[in-house]
Amino acid sequence: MGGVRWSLVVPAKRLGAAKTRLAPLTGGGRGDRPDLHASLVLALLADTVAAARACPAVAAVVVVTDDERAAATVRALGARTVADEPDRGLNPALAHGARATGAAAVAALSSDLPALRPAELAAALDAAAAVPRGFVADAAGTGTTLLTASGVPLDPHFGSGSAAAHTAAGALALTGDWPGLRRDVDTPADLREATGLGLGPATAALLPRLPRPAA
Ligand SMILES: Nc1nc2c(ncn2[C@@H]2O[C@H](COP(=O)(O)OP(=O)(O)OP(=O)(O)O)[C@@H](O)[C@H]2O)c(=O)[nH]1
Ligand SMILES: C=C(OP(=O)(O)O)C(=O)O
Repeated sequence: MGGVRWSLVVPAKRLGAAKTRLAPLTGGGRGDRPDLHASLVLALLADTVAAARACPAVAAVVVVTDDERAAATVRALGARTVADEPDRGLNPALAHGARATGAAAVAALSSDLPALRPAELAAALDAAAAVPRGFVADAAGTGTTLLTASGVPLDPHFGSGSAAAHTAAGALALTGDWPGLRRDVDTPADLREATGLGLGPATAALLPRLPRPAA
């Protein structure tokens, strides 16, 4: 199945509004360090996009965002950006981004994977090429970090319990030894685990600036 090249869609709502469960690390949720909170959310996104861009199976990365700082950062990493439309939440935004790629092989990737390795993503996409629809569950097994569609519409069902929702929608669970791909960072404990796997450079550089270090 090697040889298929994928267009990846990465969602990013406004940095200040995202990742509220990480607020204990930065104070961002209480408003005292909103700059640092946005920087942490942006670092997670930047490391995710950089790893995706470095993956040989990835032809293009499209970030769906209205956040100008996020857009500038991911463009500098070689991603395209599209507007956060139709302004009806995560799944419509992903469907919009997938259509904007114009690609037959398209995948949605979580924006919070700072320990993602290009080789893991390549292996998961290689497995995905064998099925019309596939997904990789997050480390907890209940969420989704990668949803793939080959020759069919993306049909995203991200949100609480999305692994079950994607199975119900006909996607095949893809399994492999992909710890960085599965380690999404929603909580301080998740960031500690990602640190153990090895963070990308943007998140690693930010850790020492956190008032309440995760690691
Ligand atoms: N472009 C876009 N991205 C979204 C939208 N809603 C959520 N996202 C992104 O999808 C991912 C998951 O978002 P959510 O589950 O809403 O929450 P979160 O920001 O991860 O974190 P919490 O606030 O801690 O629940 C994050 O990367 C968000 O930036 C949306 O309407 N548009
Ligand atoms: C949206 C999801 O994840 P999270 O809210 O954990 O980022 C998901 O797993 O479908």
